[in-house]
Amino acid sequence: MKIYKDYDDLPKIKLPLGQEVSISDSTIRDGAQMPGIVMKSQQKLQIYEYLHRIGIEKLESFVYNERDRKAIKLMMDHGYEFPEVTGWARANPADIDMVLNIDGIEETGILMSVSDPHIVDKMGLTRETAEEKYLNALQYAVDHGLRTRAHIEDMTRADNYDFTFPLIKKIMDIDPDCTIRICDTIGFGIPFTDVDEPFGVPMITKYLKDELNVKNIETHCHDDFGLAVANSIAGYWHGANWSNVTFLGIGERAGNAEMEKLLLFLARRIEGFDKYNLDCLVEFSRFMEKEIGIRIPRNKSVVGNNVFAHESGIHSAGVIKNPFTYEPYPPEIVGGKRIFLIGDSSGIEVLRYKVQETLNELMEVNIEIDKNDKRLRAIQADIQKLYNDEKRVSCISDEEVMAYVKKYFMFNQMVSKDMHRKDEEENGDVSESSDINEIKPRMHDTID
Ligand SMILES: CC(=O)SCCNC(=O)CCNC(=O)[C@H](O)C(C)(C)COP(=O)(O)OP(=O)(O)OC[C@H]1O[C@@H](n2cnc3c(N)ncnc32)[C@H](O)[C@@H]1OP(=O)(O)O
Ligand SMILES: O=C(O)CCC(=O)C(=O)O
Repeated sequence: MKIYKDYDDLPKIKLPLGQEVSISDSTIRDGAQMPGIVMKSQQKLQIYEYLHRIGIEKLESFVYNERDRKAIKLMMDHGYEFPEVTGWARANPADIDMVLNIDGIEETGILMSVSDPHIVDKMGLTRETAEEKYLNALQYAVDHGLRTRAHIEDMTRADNYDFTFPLIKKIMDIDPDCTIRICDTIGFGIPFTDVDEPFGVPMITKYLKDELNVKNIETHCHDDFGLAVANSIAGYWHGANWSNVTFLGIGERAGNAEMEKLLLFLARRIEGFDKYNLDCLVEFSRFMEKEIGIRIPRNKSVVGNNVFAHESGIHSAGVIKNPFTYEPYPPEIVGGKRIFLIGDSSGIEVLRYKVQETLNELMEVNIEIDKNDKRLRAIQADIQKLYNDEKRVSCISDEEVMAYVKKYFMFNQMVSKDMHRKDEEENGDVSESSDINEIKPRMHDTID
């Protein structure tokens, strides 16, 4: 019999092929393409710093304008071993020259669009002329000493057997080390094994690995159908060794696979992934929110405000006794913090906990409040009334809890202390009790 009572009791699963996998980042490239987002070079540098703290192996940047190049210089000047700063180019020598003009860049991605709307409508080419353009650009990059990545754009909507796979075979002939990036550009990829190309990410990955002997396979998945992270993991599952993602999933339209989800999955669910440091993820997300202007939904996995917030009666009563009941991993792992909130789904235990905590803080004492304490029940009744009136639509703030505590516990204590002092003056009694439970609440009569 297996008993899972602690995080460490839960088994981790193995990547079936056991390959080393890495993460490359596109936050300052695809992420920065998000409409309305303008990243300054100093902000890109700060993002780079966070990526370094996490241990992300690689990032990519455009090189088209002064701002791009300034950011690259700032990053390079740091001299960090990782993330490696790599370039990004369209499939033409002019773009590749721009990458070559930057000191220190040793690898570039090259955009090779493979679906027919991209080839014909976007670029005005035929399959034949597109292929020629892509292979020429690749050869140019190789001839100039760059490591290469072929970004196979819109591969999940392309005619792969007849066009893309033969193209990739020729790419391998030119550069057997070229990383093939499976771009799920519009999010059409499907993570299930029995789905054939163009949609099946497992099938495409296996084909590249087994039939075309591609050594370096990377996924770049968009989230239009909400499957970006699942597709990235599917890539790893079937032989990809890279996943290209963005922090918070920012990027074009619905964005990209979220780095933080992938990191959490690797670190907490898969065997042997201690290489990433997750404890700055919440801090990184606050930076993105404050400095870059990305609004993070409360319920966003890993970094949302609600990820370790407990309001409902059954959940919070469980977590107070043992966080393992309703928390998937300890908050500290990602630099988060557990909080308890009082709201319309709360029960008495979480209220007792909050009131006790507030009271102890205010009074600098360490007193246990009983669930049946009538003052506590009075607070509960007041709160229930607020919600029953159907006007209140938010949680009870900590300030309000404090006000309730003052009203039902401390005000009464002060009254009681005043009375006690009067007794002292009148009777010469100098003893003073510090036990809050001895204080008789004025509300008793009204509660019963
Ligand atoms: C799916 C993606 O995320 S792809 C990346 C998208 N990101 C960006 O576009 C941001 C960076 N882009 C830029 O700064 C600019 O678009 C530049 C510098 C690349 C080009 O600027 P411009 O010369 O003004 O061209 P413009 O942006 O109007 O059009 C894009 C050009 O790229 C071409 N292009 C598109 N895909 C490819 C490709 N795989 N290989 C080569 N050229 C391509 C288009 O055909 C078009 O050229 P055309 O007008 O001659 O047909
Ligand atoms: O550079 C790439 O990853 C390809 C372009 C892209 O961003 C995409 O296909 O979504």
